[in-house]
Amino acid sequence: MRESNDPPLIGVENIKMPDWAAVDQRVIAAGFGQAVRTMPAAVGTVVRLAWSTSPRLTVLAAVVHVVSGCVTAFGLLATANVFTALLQEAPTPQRVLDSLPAIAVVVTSYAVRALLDTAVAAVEGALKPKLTRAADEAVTAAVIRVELLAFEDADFRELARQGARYGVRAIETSLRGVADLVSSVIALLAALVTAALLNPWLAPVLLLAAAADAWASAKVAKLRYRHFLDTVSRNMRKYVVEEVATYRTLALERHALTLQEPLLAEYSRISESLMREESKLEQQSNIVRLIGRAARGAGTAVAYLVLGLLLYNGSLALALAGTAVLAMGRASTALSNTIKAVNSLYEDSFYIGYYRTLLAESERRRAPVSGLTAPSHPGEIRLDSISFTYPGQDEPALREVSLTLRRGEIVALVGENGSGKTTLGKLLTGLYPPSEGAVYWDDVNLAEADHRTVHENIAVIAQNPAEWPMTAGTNITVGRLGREDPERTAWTEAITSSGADEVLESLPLKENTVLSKKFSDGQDLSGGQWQRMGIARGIYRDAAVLVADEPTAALDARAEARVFAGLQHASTTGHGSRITVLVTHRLANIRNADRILVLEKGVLLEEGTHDELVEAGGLYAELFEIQASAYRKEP
Ligand SMILES: Nc1ncnc2c1ncn2[C@@H]1O[C@H](COP(=O)(O)OP(=O)(O)OP(=O)(O)O)[C@@H](O)[C@H]1O
Repeated sequence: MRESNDPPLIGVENIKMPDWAAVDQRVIAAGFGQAVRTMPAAVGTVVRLAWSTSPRLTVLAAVVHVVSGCVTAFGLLATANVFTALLQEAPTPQRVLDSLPAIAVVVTSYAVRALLDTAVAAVEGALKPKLTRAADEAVTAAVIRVELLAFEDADFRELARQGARYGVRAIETSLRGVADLVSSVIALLAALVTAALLNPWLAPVLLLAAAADAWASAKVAKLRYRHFLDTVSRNMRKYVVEEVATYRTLALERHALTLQEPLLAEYSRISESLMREESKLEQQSNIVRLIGRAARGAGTAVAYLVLGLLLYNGSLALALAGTAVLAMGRASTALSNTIKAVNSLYEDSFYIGYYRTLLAESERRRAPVSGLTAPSHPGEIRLDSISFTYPGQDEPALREVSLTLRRGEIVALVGENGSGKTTLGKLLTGLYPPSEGAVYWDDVNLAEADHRTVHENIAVIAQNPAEWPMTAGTNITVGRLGREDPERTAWTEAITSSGADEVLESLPLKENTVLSKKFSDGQDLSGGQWQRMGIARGIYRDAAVLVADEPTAALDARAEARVFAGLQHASTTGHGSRITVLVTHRLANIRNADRILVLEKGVLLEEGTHDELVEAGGLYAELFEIQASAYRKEP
């Protein structure tokens, strides 16, 4: 049984604040003045984006908002006339009759306002999806086109995550933010102008009363926000516990390790600490609210005092006092709405900033288009003293490797874990550029060729093949879109030599079965079955350069033998003879390879046929002997 002072199961007690939350912290730290100063840039970005998607709707949105605000102001001024008519010195029926035209104007202004509100909603409803789609598409297009190496850079990945997800959402919400800002500022101006028209002294007094109220609501909002950030790491841990307690992928070990109760206890512990924070926040908010109310009370008292003085000394007619009170209420609401809109736009502006940086950074990392085409069927691949260091790493994964691969050859890459085999495969296929040295396909330096023309001619059977959430058939054919196979000869060849035929046969809808548990009728495969699908995909692609990275690690012995025979056959059929590179730890499978390259710590250590390398008595001979001796009879 776990004790209460045992270390937590999920991470350490004080998890580091996630980087994305740093933005929110800056929002909190900023004063209102700073937020106001960033407004033009934030509003400018949203308006420009909206304009680029639909200039017509953008203009329409601006017009309906401004007109709607003006109609409100007009209605408020008309109210003054109603009071004037009602409070004049005349018999009551006469006063009522006299007030009717002004009442009609007020009612009409309300009706027009209602219509304009509907127009605002309609225009916004039409503009928002367009804006979201444009923003979404721009960012997806930008990220999907960057070169592969960018995804090795943690900073870029973080930028892509924040910019794509939060950036697009911020653009969406800031459209509302701009709209709210426009209407609340117009409403505020309307109330102030009305008050100033009644008496110049009323405007500043009215601002004073409204400001106290707005201060209190802004303060409570900030308090809530700070609380949210303070609890963010705990909330994250709660989500993680929720995930590990319910996710299918962990279900087996969860049960086998009898982790249900400890996980539940962890969940309760985190929930309780969150609950305590929640109560503390409520108490703090109540105090701030109380102070806010007192300030508002004081502000309102001053406002009424000034109003009373103005009435007392005859500077303001009694008939206009009602309108003044109404304007006071309106100004208060408008000011607190303005503050809310400014704060929300300020927060959005950070994420929109990320979005813009992501677009610029993706453009910078886009594979250059030089117009130079790589040979579609290279006779040889030459690596000229290449070194490669992963972004952010100190030690190179490959050091000054030079070698030549020739068409028709099957070359095996051998070496211990981490020796650089997979990395070498990525470089000779042009997926990653070398940090030093050059890779040539015939006489074309891949650094100068259009990446697309290189990648069109490679097939990579990955160590952990992608599990495409598509049908079983498409999982194989997706590697060869747009290239016909009318007789299905390539298909038959690919599924038989990989063993995928048996997988397809076992599925309820054969090749039409959807392979993803995300869909209700979807099916999942075993590790070995997925691997067979990956091999079939690689062979079906029928490319001039094939790299198979531990293709049979999860296969049974019979399937493995079949795959190696298949790969050998595929190296001289289909597209014609190709360059085949095999990465494997099972040395018995590569005895027949034309050449074996042995890597150690990123250096090409040995090179030759199986017999030559065994004869040489180096690392390969040692590794082979370890594996072979396991099958020999003990003397
Ligand atoms: N994405 C990466 N980012 C940083 N370093 C990496 C990355 N991938 C591999 N490395 C490092 O580069 C070196 C070579 O890795 P590589 O995957 O090429 O080895 P390998 O020979 O294929 O290993 P294995 O037999 O385990 O598959 C290792 O030191 C590894 O830690």
